[in-house]
Amino acid sequence: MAIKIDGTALANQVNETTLNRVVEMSKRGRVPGLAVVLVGNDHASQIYVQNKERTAKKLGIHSEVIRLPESTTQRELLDQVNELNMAPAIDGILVQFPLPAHLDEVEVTRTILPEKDVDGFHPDNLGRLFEGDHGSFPVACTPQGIMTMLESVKTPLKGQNAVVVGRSKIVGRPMSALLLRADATVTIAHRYTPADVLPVYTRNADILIVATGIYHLITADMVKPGATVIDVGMDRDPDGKLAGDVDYFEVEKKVRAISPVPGGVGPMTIATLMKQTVDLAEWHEER
Ligand SMILES: Nc1nc(=O)c2c([nH]1)NC[C@@H]1CN(c3ccc(C(=O)N[C@@H](CCC(=O)O)C(=O)O)cc3)C=[N+]21
Repeated sequence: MAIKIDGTALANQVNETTLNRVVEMSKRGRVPGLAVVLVGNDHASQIYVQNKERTAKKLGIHSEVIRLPESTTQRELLDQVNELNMAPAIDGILVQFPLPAHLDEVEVTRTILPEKDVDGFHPDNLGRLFEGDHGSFPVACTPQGIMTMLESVKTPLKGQNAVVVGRSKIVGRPMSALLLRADATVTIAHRYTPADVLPVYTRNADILIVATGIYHLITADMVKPGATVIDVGMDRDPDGKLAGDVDYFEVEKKVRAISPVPGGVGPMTIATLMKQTVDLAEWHEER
């Protein structure tokens, strides 16, 4: 039987350390601040943002959720971001993606100050990651949380074959940069990888990260025996229940370690967001 990588338990551990840092900071008279901007009424986004708000409260992090209507213009959104850039109580800014189609995510990403870019999506931060820089700067929370999950089960990365399925701005691309920085041999498969070729790559993966949004795309015949598998999917099964991109119960029989959905990557994304908010608050404290 495979090791189950319990994201909820690991997130609780990470949050405990974050809480201790918040307590220490409060003794110095400072509270870390996180602003989450949510545009429109996307149902999944509402749930994620609620989870973020709840965790921030639990850890003593000041959090503001700014809910803007679907009809918000690009100008109004940029003005809102600029206001948060200048707000001394705010250490981290997160604009929830996806934005409604009439808004430009790239321009929004570039408007957030790199030193408040808790998501690590700004080109300055993403560029440093691709440079192989090991210094302290924010890194996309989901991929960073996955690195912590891989570490928690002592997954060797150096010289190992890592395959990332999906090339999104928020998961696949930064994920591949982190694995490359950790000296893995990295392959990125995506929507234009022919369906009959995809298994050729995935069967070669010592580490398989799947972030496609396609329910049960990865079946047992597609994985290497003994692999470590991380499922980033937030899909619905035929009964409408939350499930992942990996057929967990079949794949689980073949691999060394695997993360479930729910209770895997999701809680670790939030724990990493909280940790990085405190990282930024400590950085701002020193200025
Ligand atoms: N700028 C930006 N930064 C993000 O970090 C970001 C984003 N946009 N857009 C969407 C994705 C997705 N994401 C999740 C957060 C928590 C759960 C989570 O809490 N999942 C729970 C279950 C949630 C449920 O019950 O539906 C779990 O997996 O156990 C999932 C997904 C953050 N994202």
